[in-house]
Amino acid sequence: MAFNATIQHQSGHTRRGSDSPADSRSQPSPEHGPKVGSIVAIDDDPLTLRLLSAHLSKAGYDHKTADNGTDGLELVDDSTAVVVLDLRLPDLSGFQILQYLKEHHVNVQVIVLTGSDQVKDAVEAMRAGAFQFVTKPFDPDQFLVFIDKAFNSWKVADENTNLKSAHSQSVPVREMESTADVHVRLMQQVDQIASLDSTVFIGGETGTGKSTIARMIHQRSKRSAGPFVTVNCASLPRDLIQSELFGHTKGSFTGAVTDRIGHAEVADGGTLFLDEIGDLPIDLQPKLLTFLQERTVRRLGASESNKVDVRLVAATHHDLAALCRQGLFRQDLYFRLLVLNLELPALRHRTGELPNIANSIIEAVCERQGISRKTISSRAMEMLEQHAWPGNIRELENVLERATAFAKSDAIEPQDLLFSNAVFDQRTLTESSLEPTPAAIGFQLAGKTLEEIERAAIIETLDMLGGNKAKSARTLGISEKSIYNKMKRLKIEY
Ligand SMILES: Nc1ncnc2c1ncn2[C@@H]1O[C@H](COP(=O)(O)OP(=O)(O)OP(=O)(O)O)[C@@H](O)[C@H]1O
Repeated sequence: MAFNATIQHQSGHTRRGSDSPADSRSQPSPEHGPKVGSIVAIDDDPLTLRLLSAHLSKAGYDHKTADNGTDGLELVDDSTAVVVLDLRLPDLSGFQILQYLKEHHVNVQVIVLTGSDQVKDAVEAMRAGAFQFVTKPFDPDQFLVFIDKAFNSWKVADENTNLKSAHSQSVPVREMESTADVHVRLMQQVDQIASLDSTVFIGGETGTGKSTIARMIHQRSKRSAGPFVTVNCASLPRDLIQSELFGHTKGSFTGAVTDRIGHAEVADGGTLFLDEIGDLPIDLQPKLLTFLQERTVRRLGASESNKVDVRLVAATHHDLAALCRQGLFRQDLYFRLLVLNLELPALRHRTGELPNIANSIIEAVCERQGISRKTISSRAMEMLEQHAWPGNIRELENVLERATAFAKSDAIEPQDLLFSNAVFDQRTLTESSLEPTPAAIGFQLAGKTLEEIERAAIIETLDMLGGNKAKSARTLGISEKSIYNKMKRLKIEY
């Protein structure tokens, strides 16, 4: 891979790639005023770069250019809104760059500008997440329209990300109101754990509130002003976990095109929450153990370690002791994690508490949706109490959110409750802990109107297929147009 290629700037001068990107920025023209967010154009054709540069400057866009992929990627940072990308470059392929951008700069919009008019390239680029595919020679006016649209798209995505991160830092967890012994005891334990600074392990079935409790512990601890960083060990690609957790240096592996700080360092001064720790691959477990023992981080490819001040909270729905017995989890790590242990009860075991929890959820949902407070009829509450809740509080929230939205009167009635056959991990349930009840066997057909059954079938299919309408329509044996019509008619918002 050519790392010493040159960067060309809008002025037409050619320089080595190590110059500060800031001094390569064009001045926005007063005619259009400055725009927040910048553009990086990557193309090995000097004429195209000059043309692009001239049009972007005229339209007031802050931009930088590079004549190869490696240097181009170095120019991309948090302020980059749009990347204009050639597919054929001397060092990396445009598709490699596109994939890298989609993984590491998710909000950046990529406009592919290429000499290739191959349909398969266009299809592949759009599939890989390109915003637009444009062939050369390009029409400047139309091109600027695409840039404008891509910019708007980035702005929306960026605002959402900022909102999410601000939210995750500052908005306190809205606690359920419950005076039941089990809840009061749990909150006392949370307070006690929060006052200490040791590693915490939270166990419990899926949806019992492990992530929520982890956040509460952080918010009630002396670290509350610091970051709360979540890493989901089950959803990270296996070969990226180490670099995501501990960071890497440029060139330490294929695709490591820049230095990157890991989540453990981001959490410095705060709490690192390792969710689904039971899914951490066994070969990475010694690295976590070393981190827990030494509280230092060595980025992949680095020769030195950095000290970090982090409190670790870990959680999993797996039985960690059983994983140890099966040789899937290291016992030494297990004991390091279980300094303070909190086991969250399944909803079906929170006897007598369900009405309180349900009412608290309904209140929160109505408040969030800005609608007047709904109640729940005693028959509907009875149905809730009969259900086995394999998906626990999360499943209860889903059922009540849907019921609140579709209840025809001020009170939620049995017909408003739709128990989907929640997708949950069977491993978390033992035979004896889940007694089948009539309501637990999914949606009851008898006694329902055809319209209710149709509605349930559509919602459950959408649930099952992650909301994909085309796939759901095919599964239901109807056209895509019909599913939209039916969703409209049956007031299904998905
Ligand atoms: N004590 C609580 N106060 C308020 N809401 C709660 C509480 N416990 C759980 N919830 C709600 O229940 C839902 C599930 O909680 P959470 O995501 O924390 O569960 P989890 O055990 O981490 O799930 P998973 O194992 O699937 O990651 C969330 O939407 C959360 O709002």
